[in-house]
Amino acid sequence: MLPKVILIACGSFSPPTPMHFRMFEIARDYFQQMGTHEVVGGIVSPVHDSYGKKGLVVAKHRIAMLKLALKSSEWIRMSDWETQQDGWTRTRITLQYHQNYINSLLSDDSNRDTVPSWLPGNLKQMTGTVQVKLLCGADLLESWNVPGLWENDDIEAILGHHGIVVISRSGSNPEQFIFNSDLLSKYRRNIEIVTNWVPNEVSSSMIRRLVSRGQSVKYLLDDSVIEYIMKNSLFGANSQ
Ligand SMILES: Nc1ncnc2c1ncn2[C@@H]1O[C@H](COP(=O)(O)OP(=O)(O)OP(=O)(O)O)[C@@H](O)[C@H]1O
Ligand SMILES: NC(=O)c1ccc[n+]([C@@H]2O[C@H](COP(=O)(O)O)[C@@H](O)[C@H]2O)c1
Repeated sequence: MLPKVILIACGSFSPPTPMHFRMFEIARDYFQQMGTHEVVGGIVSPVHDSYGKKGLVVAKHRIAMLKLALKSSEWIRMSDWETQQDGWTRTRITLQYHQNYINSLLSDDSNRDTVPSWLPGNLKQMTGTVQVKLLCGADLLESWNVPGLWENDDIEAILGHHGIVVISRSGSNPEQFIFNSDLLSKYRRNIEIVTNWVPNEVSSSMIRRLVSRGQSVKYLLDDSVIEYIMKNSLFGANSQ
């Protein structure tokens, strides 16, 4: 039996773009081809409001947009756990929390009936344990050497206890980035670099820019997400 993996993408999702979900499909296909792991679920974890990044709309709206965008996915769920904490949660803690929660449920048959909505639907039939891996674009990996942003202890814990799946992004060179870091090279076996052969550079910031200028974002975002943005006048949209 292959080791079971749940992929978690942590981010702002302000707003969620199709690429945020496409990453999951690319990663699942990769593991299927490699035959090394079975991907049993995917989770997106929007960041807490106090993260305070430019362009971050309140969690209520980000959660609503994620729910709309994820309606068509059978296996990617949204966890609002981070948004419900008292403040911002480091990614290491988010991975740990979700992994511990899932594995404690799997170890006890009696408490599987009231599971949170972010858990994979097939959990009830599952046995054994799962490993939660961080799924991200290459830009997030490269943010690991921004001074003061990530603690080395956290990077070591993420790589040592979980592992990371990095989707290529144009302008990034994750192989080189890993080679340049002693810490990342030490954990090279826990880093999967997946080439996205159909790159798409739609980003939340580009969407925000277009919306704030009153320009169209049709075909870049799910129609239901566009409708939500316009209805709630998010990102400087004029709802008239
Ligand atoms: N076009 C893309 N290709 C690959 N990965 C992506 C892409 N867009 C976002 N991601 C990844 O999605 C995750 C969540 O990112 P985030 O919410 O910060 O999105 P973003 O679109 O990069 O945001 P912003 O433009 O506001 O910085 C990150 O791991 C990021 O690398
Ligand atoms: N030290 C950390 O754990 C750390 C630092 C910076 C960003 N992050 C996370 O990275 C994700 C993406 O952040 P950005 O949207 O700023 O790229 C967010 O979920 C955020 O919480 C974690």
